[in-house]
Amino acid sequence: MNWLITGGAGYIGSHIAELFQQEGLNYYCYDNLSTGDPARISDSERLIIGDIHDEVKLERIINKMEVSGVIHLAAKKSVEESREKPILYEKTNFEATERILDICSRNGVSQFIFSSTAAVYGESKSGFVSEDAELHPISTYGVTKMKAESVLTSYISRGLIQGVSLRYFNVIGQASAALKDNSSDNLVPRVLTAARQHLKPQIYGNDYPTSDRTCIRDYVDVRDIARLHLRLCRDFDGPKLPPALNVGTGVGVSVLEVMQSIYSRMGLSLNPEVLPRRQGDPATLVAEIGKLKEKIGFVTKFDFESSIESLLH
Ligand SMILES: O=c1ccn([C@@H]2O[C@H](COP(=O)(O)OP(=O)(O)O[C@H]3O[C@H](CO)[C@H](O)[C@H](O)[C@H]3O)[C@@H](O)[C@H]2O)c(=O)[nH]1
Repeated sequence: MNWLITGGAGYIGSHIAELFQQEGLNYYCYDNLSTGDPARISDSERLIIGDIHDEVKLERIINKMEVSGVIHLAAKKSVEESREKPILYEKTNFEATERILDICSRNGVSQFIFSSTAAVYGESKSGFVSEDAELHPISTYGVTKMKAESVLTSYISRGLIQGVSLRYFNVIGQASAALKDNSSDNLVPRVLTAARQHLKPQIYGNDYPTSDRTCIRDYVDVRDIARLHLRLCRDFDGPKLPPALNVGTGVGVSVLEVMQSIYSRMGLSLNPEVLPRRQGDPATLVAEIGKLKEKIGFVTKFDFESSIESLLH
């Protein structure tokens, strides 16, 4: 069975590709290298440079490589940028996914794993969300992912494909420095950069209704994300899969705690700058992980501190 990983040269995609390489699964990475890095792919013959908007090329590759499963990761992922560039997010995250599903269903792809996000939930009462919670995304990013999920669910319910939407919470950690997250979109890489450059890390709002007044998130290790994909792809059991699954640890960590962990491990004193709230940020977003355990038998191996530790080698 051949898997195509869109966004395979990205931070998450390359961790999946590297684990597939080690475990002997057949895969190809399809990436336009806009943010992906070819150096992350150890077997360069497995990298195909192409854009998810290029339907003709994508269809040709799916047929040529006899792809029967797609892991669709290629996307735009910044809450902040999605507010400034809503059309780009709509086209990349929603419209392209819709077209890829059409191509897949017409060309013998039977299995589809979609990278969705906890941002589909938006603000919830307790901050702990299960897959059955209503979806009220409060960012354009979350809206575009929710719409893409719903197209996949409709393909699944019409029997056109088997698949699942994986709602990642906040992905951190690394298997090696070669696979590190190069983006400057998210909290952990931003705090690491600030610490290394002896700058003040920035807190977006310290007036949230949480224990230390900063936002709480569920930080899940990218190595666990890769293990989950390996499990799903080795033993793909479409009928057993729910339409969506939370991929988190079930443990909440605040923005301030993230900063304290990084600064204390680096032997630096923390003196953050407090900025106003960023639009589109729920106060607390932590995964209920019962379904992941019950349906897939999957438990995460890496806790928050070991993920942070992996970033400092
Ligand atoms: O310099 C920074 C950067 C972020 N934050 C805060 O840190 C928290 C986490 O922000 P991130 O941008 O790292 O992550 P998000 O929770 O906004 O979103 C991330 O997690 C989502 C799931 O929850 C998706 O996976 C998404 O792709 C990914 O960007 C937020 O409260 C944000 O306001 C800061 O205080 N300072």
